[in-house]
Amino acid sequence: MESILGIDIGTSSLKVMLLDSELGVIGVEAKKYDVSIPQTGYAEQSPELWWEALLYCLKELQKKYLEEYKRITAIGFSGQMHGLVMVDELGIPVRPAILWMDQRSENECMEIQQLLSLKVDMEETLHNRIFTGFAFPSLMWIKKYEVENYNKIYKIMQPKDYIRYKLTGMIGTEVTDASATLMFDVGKREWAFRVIDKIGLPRNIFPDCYESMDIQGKVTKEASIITGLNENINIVYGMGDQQAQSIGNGAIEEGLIICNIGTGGQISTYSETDRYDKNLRTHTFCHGIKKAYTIFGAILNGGMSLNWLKNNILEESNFENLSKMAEEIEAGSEGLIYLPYLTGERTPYMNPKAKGMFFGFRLSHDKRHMTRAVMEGVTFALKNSLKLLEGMNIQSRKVIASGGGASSPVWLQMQADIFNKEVQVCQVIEQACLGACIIAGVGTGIFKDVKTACDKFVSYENQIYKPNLEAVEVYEKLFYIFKRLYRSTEDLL
Ligand SMILES: Nc1ncnc2c1ncn2[C@@H]1O[C@H](COP(=O)(O)OP(=O)(O)O)[C@@H](O)[C@H]1O
Ligand SMILES: O=C(CO)[C@@H](O)[C@H](O)COP(=O)(O)O
Repeated sequence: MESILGIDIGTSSLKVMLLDSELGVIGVEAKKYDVSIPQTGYAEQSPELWWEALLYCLKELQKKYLEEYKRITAIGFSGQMHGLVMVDELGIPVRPAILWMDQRSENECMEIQQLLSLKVDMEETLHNRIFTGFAFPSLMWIKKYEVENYNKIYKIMQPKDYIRYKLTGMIGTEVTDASATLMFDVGKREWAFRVIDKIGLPRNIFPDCYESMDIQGKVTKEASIITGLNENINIVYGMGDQQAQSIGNGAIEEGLIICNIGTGGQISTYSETDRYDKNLRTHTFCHGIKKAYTIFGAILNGGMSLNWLKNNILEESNFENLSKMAEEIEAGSEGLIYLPYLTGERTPYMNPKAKGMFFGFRLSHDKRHMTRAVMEGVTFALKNSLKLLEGMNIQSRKVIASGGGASSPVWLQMQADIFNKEVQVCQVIEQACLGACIIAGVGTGIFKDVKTACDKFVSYENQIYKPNLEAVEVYEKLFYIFKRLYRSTEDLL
């Protein structure tokens, strides 16, 4: 009997799962943290915050499950994507990490796009549009505005790579997160040095890049003393949170669509063919399963919209109250529509200037309508992504809902009604952590392959949320208005 640890460095919290390789989940610990907003449009987190959160979770797991903790033989990772961590020669972060939701690099995005060719560089090599919050433009911003910090950079990396480095003492990255920096050749699975040279970034700050299920190393003596983890534990590179949660949701075949509502929100699928939206409104990145890809549309304020409503507007104490309020109102929120573009939007508009909006207030509306409208607006925004994926001939047989948003039954029914698809959820709630455990187990040979591990650990709740035809009709009409609202106000942004 051996145990595996799966670590997910989320945007709102860090979560750690302890999994028994035969029996399944033993326990999960989580530690919340904040996104720091030093000024409007900026979003940062100190890498030390993630490390402290990890130490807290490990301590709790060790306290509760000492025997199983001692049996850990492998560790895997999942992490928030696109962010930029920069360390100096001593491995110390030169400044807080710039996160995926950061919008400071709008000008740098335009400058990069002017230097790159649309066809060869962006379409054929990167497969993605240059957008704020991705490591590439964030790095160009640092180069321009924080020269002192820029000159200190020894290596750049992604959030989970930093935490893995703290455990192994070794710097390195892997294909899923590297492809999400926008400086990576997605088809060739290697750094896009031709593009990097064109922009004038030094090649030596890019860490060596490996496959996601390769073993990087073992726990250092120093990390072992601090964490109580055995020095012999094998540490596997891991994946970005989209790819990890797709494994934890069992979505390793085409036809299954994942609707993840975390801090952001994504509609994603696994693909064995290298496809990308010709207008670059969606993302195509490497999957950690060799030769596969993940294709998805991403919205910037999924769960964050509800969080904003809860904290800044309604001053409610918990999400369960919000779900109760939403349940009291009929589908369509009596005509109230919410656009969730609080920090701009990626799919489908790729517009950092997009703004949030409520439309259609009447005297009869109250906070319950606002709550329901926020959940509906987030789901409409995700439907835009679903439509784009379908337009790329991607099958969408069934939707698997995941992330914090999937813990709300009223939101799950809304997904079924707005997408007009059956929706199911997994029995294991922390799918990205489970994905991280599976990656570690496959990488170290505990499991034969990803499919075998998914067959063993991924199962769905019996309840299937089926589309309610009346609600489907209401939502079809509102979805049309939802899209018109952005288009009609675009020139005012
Ligand atoms: N009980 C709930 N009902 C509705 N939404 C919820 C509930 N619990 C969490 N959420 C949503 O999930 C979000 C957090 O999701 P999570 O997957 O934990 O985020 P991340 O991985 O980005 O840290 C919250 O911002 C909130 O919108
Ligand atoms: O931005 C993306 C994908 O493009 C996410 O993968 C982020 O990593 C955030 O995920 P959540 O924390 O919102 O789940």
